[in-house]
Amino acid sequence: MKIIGLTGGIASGKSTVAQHLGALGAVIVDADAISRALSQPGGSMYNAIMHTFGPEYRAENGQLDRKKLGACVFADPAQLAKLNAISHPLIRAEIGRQIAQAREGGAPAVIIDAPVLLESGMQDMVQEVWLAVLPVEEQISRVMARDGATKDAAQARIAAQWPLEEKKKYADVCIDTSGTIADTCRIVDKIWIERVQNSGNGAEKNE
Ligand SMILES: CC(C)(COP(=O)(O)OP(=O)(O)OC[C@H]1O[C@@H](n2cnc3c(N)ncnc32)[C@H](O)[C@@H]1O)[C@@H](O)C(=O)NCCC(=O)NCCS
Ligand SMILES: Nc1ncnc2c1ncn2[C@@H]1O[C@H](COP(=O)(O)OP(=O)(O)OP(=O)(O)O)[C@@H](O)[C@H]1O
Repeated sequence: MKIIGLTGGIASGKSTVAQHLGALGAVIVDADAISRALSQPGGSMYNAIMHTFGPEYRAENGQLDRKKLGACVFADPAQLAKLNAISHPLIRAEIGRQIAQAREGGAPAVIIDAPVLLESGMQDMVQEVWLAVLPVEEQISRVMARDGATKDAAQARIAAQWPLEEKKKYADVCIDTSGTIADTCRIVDKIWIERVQNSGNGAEKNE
C-alpha cells in the first residue's frame, strides 16, 4: 500500500482531489475531519484547548467556539504555536491509527489529506507528497467564495501556512487545480495511473 500525503494551502483543492482519488479506490484520511472530531466536547483536543486557552472558548451550546479560536490563532503566531503544540500530536496519532486500518483493509493507496502536513512535520509518515497548486490570487478568491470570508481573513489564514514555493521543495507531484474541476480530475486520473497503478501499488516501499 502506498501512503501519500496530499497537501496545499487552504481552499487549494485538496478535498476535491481527495474525493476523486477516493472514487479511484484510495482510502482517504482527512486531517481536518480528525481535528474536528477530536475537538468535540469531551474529546482530547477539546479538553486540552479548554485547559490552555480557557473556558471563554466554549460556546453557549458547549461546543468549541471555532470562530473565536480561529480569530485568535490566525492573528497571532504565538497563539497558533500553542494550539499546534496541542493539536498536531493528537492528529498525528489518529492519522497513524487510520493508516494501520487502511493497510488491514488492503487498499492500493491511502491519501492523507492534510493542509499543514509539511508545517507539522508529518511528511515522515508518508512515502510521497502530492501538492495542490494554484495562484495565490485564485486561492484568496476561493476562500472568500467558499467560506464567505473577507479578503483580510483569507489572507491571514494563508499567511499562517508555508508559502507555496516552500512547499514545492518537498513535493514529488504538483497538481494544478487552477482550471475547472473536470480539468483537475483529468490530471488526477493520469497521476493515479502513473504513480499508483503502474508502480506495483508501492508494495516495494511498504513499511
Ligand atoms: C483554529 C480552528 C479552531 C478554526 O476552525 P475552523 O472551523 O475555522 O477551520 P477548519 O478547522 O475547518 O480549518 C480550515 C482550514 O484552516 C487551515 N488551518 C487549520 N488549522 C491550521 C493550522 N494549525 N495552521 C495553519 N492553517 C490551519 C487549513 O487550511 C484548514 O483546511 C481549527 O482550524 C483548529 O482547531 N486548528 C488546529 C488543528 C490543526 O492543526 N489542523 C490542521 C490539520 S493538519
Ligand atoms: N479546479 C478545481 N479544483 C479543485 N477545486 C476547485 C476547482 N475549481 C473550483 N474549486 C473550488 O475551490 C474550493 C476549494 O476546494 P477544496 O474544498 O477542495 O479545497 P481544500 O484544499 O480541501 O480546502 P480546505 O483545506 O480549506 O478544506 C471548493 O469550493 C471547490 O469547489
